[in-house]
Amino acid sequence: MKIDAVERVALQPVVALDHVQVRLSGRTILDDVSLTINEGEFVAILGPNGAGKSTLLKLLLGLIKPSAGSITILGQPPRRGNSGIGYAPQHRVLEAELALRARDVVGFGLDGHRWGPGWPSRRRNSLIEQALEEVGALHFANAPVGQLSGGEQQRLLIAQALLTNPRLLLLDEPLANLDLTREKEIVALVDSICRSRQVSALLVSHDVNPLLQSIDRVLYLANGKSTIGTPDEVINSETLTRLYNSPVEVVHALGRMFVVGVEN
Ligand SMILES: Nc1ncnc2c1ncn2[C@@H]1O[C@H](COP(=O)(O)OP(=O)(O)OP(=O)(O)O)[C@@H](O)[C@H]1O
Repeated sequence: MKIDAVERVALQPVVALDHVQVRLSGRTILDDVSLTINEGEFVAILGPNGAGKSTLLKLLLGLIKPSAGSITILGQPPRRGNSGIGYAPQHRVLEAELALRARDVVGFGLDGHRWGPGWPSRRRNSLIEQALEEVGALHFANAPVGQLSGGEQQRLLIAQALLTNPRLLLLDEPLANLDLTREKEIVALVDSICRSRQVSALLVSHDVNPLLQSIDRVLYLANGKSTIGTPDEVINSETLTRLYNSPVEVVHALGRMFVVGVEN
């Protein structure tokens, strides 16, 4: 959801990273990353393979610790099982013979929180029903998940992430393996969730183009470094050449942006 600059200043950050460094197995993956994400913001996380996009999500989920710097999420340090965060992990297409129903998969979003398994309750069922409706999945709620399309399975993962009424959504490559129409549908869904719930979303993607009409800002990671701003501020030849520390050309064609000169 687009928020104007004046509103943004007045809002409390949902995420704040201050000079964060991550080292794994002796390698620096993220180096001196500072940023804030505001309430209701829709931000794309871009960067080449291995740039640290998933690592950043793991930091926010409290699964790994920074080697330097500090992180605040919703006013607190990161911690595992934070119900203020809804997480949709990178997902592979499920096996066709998987017998679980779509609504059962969504219900996993409550496991580990207050309404874990073994708590079959009206409240639990109604939360699942609401989430299915919000992502447009009610009509396939009883279908075996393995028989659903990639886009339908992605809707279920988003529904699962919404169950605890989070303030922050972390979506790891929800557009992977989707055709252009399905990409647009998922982006429109996330945009509408940000708007209607005032929830912030960080969405990892390899391509900014399906997101251009909806995102507020882009966080671009490369070489352990980061830069954040509007798509035009970040995805231009000068900024990306500085970030990659090697020549990069951004080409505009047919209303799309293409980054040339690096592996993306
Ligand atoms: N536990 C670990 N120990 C050592 N290195 C790791 C560990 N986890 C990740 N890495 C390395 O950190 C780097 C960043 O990985 P990450 O998965 O965050 O990248 P990414 O930007 O999400 O990549 P992709 O687009 O390919 O999914 C990679 O080089 C990866 O090999």
